[in-house]
Amino acid sequence: MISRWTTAVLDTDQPGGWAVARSPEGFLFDDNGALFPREWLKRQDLSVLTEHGIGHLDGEPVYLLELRSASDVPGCGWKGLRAFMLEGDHTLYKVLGYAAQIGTWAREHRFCGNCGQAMTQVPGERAMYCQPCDLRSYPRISPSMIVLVTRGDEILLARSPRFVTGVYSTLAGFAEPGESAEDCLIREVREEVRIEVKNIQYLGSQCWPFPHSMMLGFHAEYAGGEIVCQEDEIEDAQWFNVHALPPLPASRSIARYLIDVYVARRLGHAEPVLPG
Ligand SMILES: NC(=O)C1=CN([C@@H]2O[C@H](COP(=O)(O)OP(=O)(O)OC[C@H]3O[C@@H](n4cnc5c(N)ncnc54)[C@H](O)[C@@H]3O)[C@@H](O)[C@H]2O)C=CC1
Ligand SMILES: [Mg+2]
Ligand SMILES: [Zn+2]
Repeated sequence: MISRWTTAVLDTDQPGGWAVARSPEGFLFDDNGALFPREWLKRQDLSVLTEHGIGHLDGEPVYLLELRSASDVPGCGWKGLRAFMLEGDHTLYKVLGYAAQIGTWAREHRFCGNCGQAMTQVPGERAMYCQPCDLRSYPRISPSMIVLVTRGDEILLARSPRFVTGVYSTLAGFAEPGESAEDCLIREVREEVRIEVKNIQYLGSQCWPFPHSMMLGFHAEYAGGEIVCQEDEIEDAQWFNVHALPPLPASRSIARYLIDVYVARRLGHAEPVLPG
């Protein structure tokens, strides 16, 4: 299948194309979605921090206007990335997810972390540049492990205090310097629920632009220990039978995919496909 959306570094001096506008309150949207004719958008009263050429949608160039703050645009509103993820249009979510990561990075790399001088966009490359230091900063991606731990017909799910009421999910955590993916997974499961795992198997990955995680998804089997929840991080964790599962994470998430794959295998059903 040909992808409708491809990323690219486009020259912002070129006119035309589509644009999305992103403020701390989310993306600008109207009844037609979140893509606007770029020249029209630039005529609105927006407080633009930076502009980036981010890719092509159905062959048309797409730009991002990263704004200092949200402002009133007649007939439009502002909506967070999560809401776009939960709605139907997966391609639009991919465009906005990428835009959000570029916007966050550009906003947080306006000044050199080494000398404090203003950085500039490198033409033709997704990089910010400090001339005095000859330092380039690239978009930040944070590798995170996510794992479904199982014990026969039972799966280990946990609740963070940040989750929607009642929802249980797989365990996850960020890689630390010096760790392999497997080291991280073993440490996270140990820290969060004090369980030991074996037979770690990689299943797939997913970009998680909240704000810049790269989720690496695994299955692991229970090897020992009793559940002890990590204070503050884990509100509750339990073994759930595959026939009696609690409310689960959004169907587009890799957490849900890991659960659905295991349940499908256990019950002899067709396996789901991981959304990109
Ligand atoms: N797509 C999915 O299905 C799911 C995605 N996630 C994502 O996985 C990521 C990790 O999950 P958590 O349980 O929150 O992580 P975690 O278990 O490592 O704990 C979060 C803590 O890690 C530290 N931290 C924050 N950002 C970091 C970074 N970039 N690098 C290293 N440490 C950092 C902070 O102290 C924070 O309180 C998050 O982005 C979360 O949104 C989590 C569950 C499901
Ligand atoms: Mg965690
Ligand atoms: Zn510098």
